[in-house]
Amino acid sequence: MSFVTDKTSSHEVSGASDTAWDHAVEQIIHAGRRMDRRGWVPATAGNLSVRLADGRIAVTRSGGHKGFLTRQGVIEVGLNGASMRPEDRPSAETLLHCQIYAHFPDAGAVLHGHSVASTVLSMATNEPEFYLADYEVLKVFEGQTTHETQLAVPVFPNDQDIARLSRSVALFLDEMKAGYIIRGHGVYVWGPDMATALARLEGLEFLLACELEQTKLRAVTQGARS
Ligand SMILES: CSC[C@@H](O)[C@@H](O)C(=O)COP(=O)(O)O
Ligand SMILES: [Zn+2]
Repeated sequence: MSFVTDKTSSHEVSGASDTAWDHAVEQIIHAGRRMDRRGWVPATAGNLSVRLADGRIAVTRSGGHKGFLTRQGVIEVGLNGASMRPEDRPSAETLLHCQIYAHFPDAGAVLHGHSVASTVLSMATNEPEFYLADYEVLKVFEGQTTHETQLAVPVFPNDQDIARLSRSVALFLDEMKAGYIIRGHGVYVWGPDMATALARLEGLEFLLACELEQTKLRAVTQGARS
């Protein structure tokens, strides 16, 4: 398996200059590197997308390493998740990106990563939600003005049938303030633009890492008492 794709992009074939597309691709490449540095896209995990002002959707090609993306690693899909060129294989989870764009007219970027914290914590519980309370960083999420609050992050069972998974997610999209978790898999976060989506992803991952540390601390404390 090669981590770096050598495919040609449709935007290169046309030869026409497309500044908006180039900017979207740059943002995705930059965000992929950042997620890789944080350890959130191991191996070929994760996918990233941007919706341009003209409605086009740029998403990562399936199977490459998201920390080593090139221009050719980003391709265009329609709102139905289908690639504009039959030979281009978009992310296997493109439908999850497109459902966010379809549901939230102001969504401009979607990020998906596989962190250790989201994977381990979601596998340690069968609850359908994960609660984050009293953290200052909660204010990174839309509408949050104080640490004196509690945010529910839905946890969905993992499913290789992405259309079926998207139907489960659809029922809860309106209530989501901080994105969602797929059990044993990872997180989905979005925002009006890439900078906001990245900030929300970093906020959620920070909080999940705190929760993981607290779980370990409780285990050590309980072990010392018994
Ligand atoms: C390392 S396998 C991960 C995949 O199954 C999937 O969950 C994922 O996040 C990446 O899939 P991709 O099709 O490259 O977007
Ligand atoms: Zn994934």
